[in-house]
Order: sequence, then C-alpha cells, then structure tokens
Amino acid sequence: MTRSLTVRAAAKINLHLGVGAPREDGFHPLDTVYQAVSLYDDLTAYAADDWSLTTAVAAHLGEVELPAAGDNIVDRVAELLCARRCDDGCRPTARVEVSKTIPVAGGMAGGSADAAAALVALDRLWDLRTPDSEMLALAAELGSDVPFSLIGGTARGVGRGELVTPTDDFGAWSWVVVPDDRGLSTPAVFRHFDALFPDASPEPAPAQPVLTALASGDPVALAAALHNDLEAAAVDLRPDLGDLLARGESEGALRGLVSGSGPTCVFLCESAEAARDVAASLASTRPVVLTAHGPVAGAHVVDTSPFPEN
Ligand SMILES: C[C@@](CO)(OP(=O)(O)O)[C@H](O)COP(=O)(O)OP(=O)(O)OC[C@H]1O[C@@H](n2ccc(N)nc2=O)[C@H](O)[C@@H]1O
Ligand SMILES: Nc1ncnc2c1ncn2[C@@H]1O[C@H](COP(=O)(O)OP(=O)(O)O)[C@@H](O)[C@H]1O
Repeated sequence: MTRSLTVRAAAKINLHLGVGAPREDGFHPLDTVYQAVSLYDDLTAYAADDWSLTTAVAAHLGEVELPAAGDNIVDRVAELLCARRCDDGCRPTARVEVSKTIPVAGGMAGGSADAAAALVALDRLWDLRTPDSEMLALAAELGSDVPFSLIGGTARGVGRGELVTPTDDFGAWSWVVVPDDRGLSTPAVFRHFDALFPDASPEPAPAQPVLTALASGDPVALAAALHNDLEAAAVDLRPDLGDLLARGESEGALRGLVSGSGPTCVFLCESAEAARDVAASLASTRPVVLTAHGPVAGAHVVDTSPFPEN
C-alpha cells in the first residue's frame, strides 16, 4: 500500500492590519493580528517515483484559475525543502493532491495555507525531521503569511508579517464569510494603498486595541477594535465591497471588514446562531455565503496511510 499523509491548513482573517510606508525592499512594515478560521484546504502527499501535483477547487467557489503544476506555490515548497534539507543531488518526488475550499486570491491566505500544508506533509513523507525554527524560516522565505499558516490560532505578526508570536485569545468568535468570484491581487492593493496614502507613517498602526479585546473574549469589544488599513484601497478598487459591508451590518452583524487585501468580506457576529441568521439574509443576493469560527489550529496531519511511527 502506498504511503500517504493528509495535512489540513486553515484560512486566516487579519483582525488588525496596520500598514506602514513601504520599506527599501518594497515590502510594507506590518503590525497585524491573524486569526485562523474554519475554512480549510487539504493536501495529500503520496510516496511516488516522480513529482506531480493536481489541484481541485470546491465547486461553490466557481471557475478559478490556479497556477499550473510547475508554477504553484506547492512546487516551490518541494524545491526549497529538497534544496535545503535533502542530500546533494536529490530531487523532490511525491504525488501531491490539493483540495481547496479557501477562496482563491481572496485575502484569506489560501496559497499560504497550501504552502504550510506542503511543508508539513513533505517534511514527514521524506522523513527530514526539520526543526520547528527552520520550518518557520523556510515558511518566511515562501511568503509573508506562510509562518502564520503553520502556527494557526491567533497570533501577532510584525516585520512584513512573517515574524509571528501567538497571542492570548479568550473568545470563540463567529464569522460570516462572503467570497467574491473575482480575486484581487495583493501587490495591486498594496500599490493602491501607497497611491492613496503617500504620506503614510513608516510605523504601522499598533495592534494593541485588538489584543486587549481578544483578551476580554467579548465580541462587542472585538467588533469595535477591528482595523484594516488595506480596506480603503480594496474598497476604492472595488466599490461594491463597501455596499456589501454596510449590508452585512444592517442585517445584524456586529461589524464587517475586508479580509486582508480582499475581496472577501467577513462579518463578526454575536454568536454562531446570529452568524447563521446574517448568512441567511446575505444569501438572498449573494451566490456564496459561508460561516466560520475561530481560532482554529495551524497546518496539521489529519490522516496517514499506512505510515510508520518514528
Ligand atoms: C495582505 C496580507 C495580509 O496578511 O495577506 P492577503 O490579504 O494577501 O492574504 C499579506 O501581507 C500578504 O502576504 P503574502 O500573500 O504571503 O505576501 P507575499 O507573497 O510575501 O508578498 C506578495 C506581495 O505583496 C506585497 N506585500 C506583501 C507583504 C507586505 N508586508 N508588504 C507588501 O508590500 C508585495 O508587493 C509582495 O511582492
Ligand atoms: N496552491 C495555491 N492556492 C491558491 N493560490 C495559489 C496557489 N499557488 C499559487 N497561487 C496564487 O497565489 C496568488 C494568491 O492567492 P491566495 O493565496 O489564494 O490569495 P491571497 O494572497 O489574497 O490570500 C494567486 O495569484 C494564486 O493564483
């Protein structure tokens, strides 16, 4: 029987996204608070003699173009892990299948989730036993959001978002998630932020109000503290998002927010029941409306077949 393992990784919401003026390397300094929420991609890696990758996107997310095998972030993970952790001259071999339910190019870090899942799965499949500190460093090379996708939960991110520290979170938070059938490009939204705010401070807005609200566990306090500096840029590029945010709030959400660089909009609700009600109201005019809760775990193994324990 072929050895295989499945790793699950979650989407994220930025509860706070403070963005400073661009650094010399072009990246923006961030002070952000990530929360992993219960929308997932599953990645299964099978032992094989060659390298192959297939991706499947959940039907409700519509017709979405993903980078072809060879250009996918999962290919980059395999190359990087092999180059840094395998013997000289080795090449990556596995058959990898990715099953996506995280909206693509939606500001929910779906590509980063797949990268984190691939790091965990291939490290285990190839028995590399990479130390956690090195896994986080490799994750940071792959993308600013990838270290958070590894650790999950609720965490503060600084630097360009790659330096993550878990934070206190005493709540069980209920979200409505409204994806969009057209993605927004993350670099384009950051560029539009620069155009709208040419005098932005080099220091991003501090995350303290959200950290205090998370420690209270009170949804009303968290709703008041939610903050996203990219929201103005995303809404300026896509004015319909502003209408959607207003509508969710008028339907009973405590607060609507663009998720990261958008275009997915998320709505914090008082309870799981309230989230179901808001979702039902929004579903009368939107093709896809989901509910989710957070925080949930980072990339973790959910199935092995048969796989010797070490
Ligand atoms: C905006 C955020 C908020 O969490 O997420 P998304 O909304 O895309 O999911 C992240 O900063 C996205 O992280 P990620 O998608 O991993 O970005 P990267 O691959 O590192 O960078 C993609 C591009 O985004 C811009 N970028 C990213 C991070 C950052 N701190 N400053 C930037 O200017 C740069 O143009 C960079 O070339
Ligand atoms: N495995 C993958 N899943 C999703 N997107 C991927 C993947 N590999 C590469 N990408 C590309 O990464 C870009 C960002 O996608 P994604 O991570 O879903 O969005 P966001 O950065 O807004 O959170 C898109 O252009 C997408 O086509």
